[in-house]
Amino acid sequence: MRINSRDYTTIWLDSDGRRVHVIDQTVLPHSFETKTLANCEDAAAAISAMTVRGAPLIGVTGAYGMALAAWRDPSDAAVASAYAALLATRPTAVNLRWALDRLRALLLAAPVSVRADLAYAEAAKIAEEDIAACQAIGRAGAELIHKARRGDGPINVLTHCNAGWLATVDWGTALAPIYTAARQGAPIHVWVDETRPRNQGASLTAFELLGETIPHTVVADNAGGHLMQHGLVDLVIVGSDRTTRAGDVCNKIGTYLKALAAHDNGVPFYVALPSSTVDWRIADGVRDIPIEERAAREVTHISGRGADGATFEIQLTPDGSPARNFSFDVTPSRFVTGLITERGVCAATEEGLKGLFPDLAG
Ligand SMILES: CSC[C@@H](O)[C@@H](O)C(=O)COP(=O)(O)O
Repeated sequence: MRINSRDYTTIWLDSDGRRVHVIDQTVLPHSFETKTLANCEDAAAAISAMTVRGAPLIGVTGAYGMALAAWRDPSDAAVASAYAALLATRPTAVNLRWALDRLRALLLAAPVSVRADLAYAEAAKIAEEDIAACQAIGRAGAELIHKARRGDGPINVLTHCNAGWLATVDWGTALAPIYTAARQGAPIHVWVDETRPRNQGASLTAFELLGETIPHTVVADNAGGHLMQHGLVDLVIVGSDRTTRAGDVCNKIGTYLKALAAHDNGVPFYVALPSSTVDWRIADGVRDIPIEERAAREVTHISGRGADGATFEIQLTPDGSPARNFSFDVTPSRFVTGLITERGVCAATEEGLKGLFPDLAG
């Protein structure tokens, strides 16, 4: 998508065909910087530190991490070591395991001499598939937005965290329908949850929507229920880090609370996701999806830009007050109106997902 009138994707290959460049999302929105990944360790560090984040982008970065590893050492042992190091970076987004499994199977079945080229080609294929899937999600979801129109006023969509193009290779998942419908002429306004503690909404979704000139308003996470009670939300669209075959949806912490408020107020609650985010192995998301717990400092401290333009961190909590930082939660399928996928919209049920993906459901 566009930054300062220039088209970007979040990750791209250097002209040398080996090193990988990514947008450093830890310094957005106040600074635009890129980072170069020159080896598997760089890719793992970029995922762990959230230089890159968002389930599909984590998967693509993991795939390129396997390619960077094979470039240096294509042996079976090195492939296994890279797989383990990358898988250990973040536990919740299933796209990471999905991509690593795909690369590992391909590489171990190939002669060592061709593994590096094969890995880079497969990582590029996964990236292209992600772009196409997100564009298809945009088309399918745009129809829902058009249908939500009531009179001449704006269609108010609430979204949580950042499930835009910065969370994928391009277009995004939850924001793809917004970009697509807006380009089709729909009058959209987006309520942007700030999304504590990492503030992906306030820093990344707002940045994206500004870049695409989509009207939006940043609100505290706790405002969503109030907005819905007062008829100010026509539908909710969020992303997912892992959706079970039964339609339970794991997404950024706070998503579950938005779903409860939407359910209580009769507001449609949609989840946009590519099939690479479905974990066909499990049904019960609350029981079986691993929830990442990150450093408490992300809760006790916050960073921002000062009046002098410099970015700095401040402490919010008193010295000595403990904190815990749960990064995701699970919304049971009963609170999900529908899943917006690259093959269309389905119910958040095993039957719904099997109907769209009989080839993947097993
Ligand atoms: C298309 S991205 C969907 C999800 O990955 C997104 O909503 C989310 O939870 C991102 O969490 P993050 O911790 O920033 O990786």
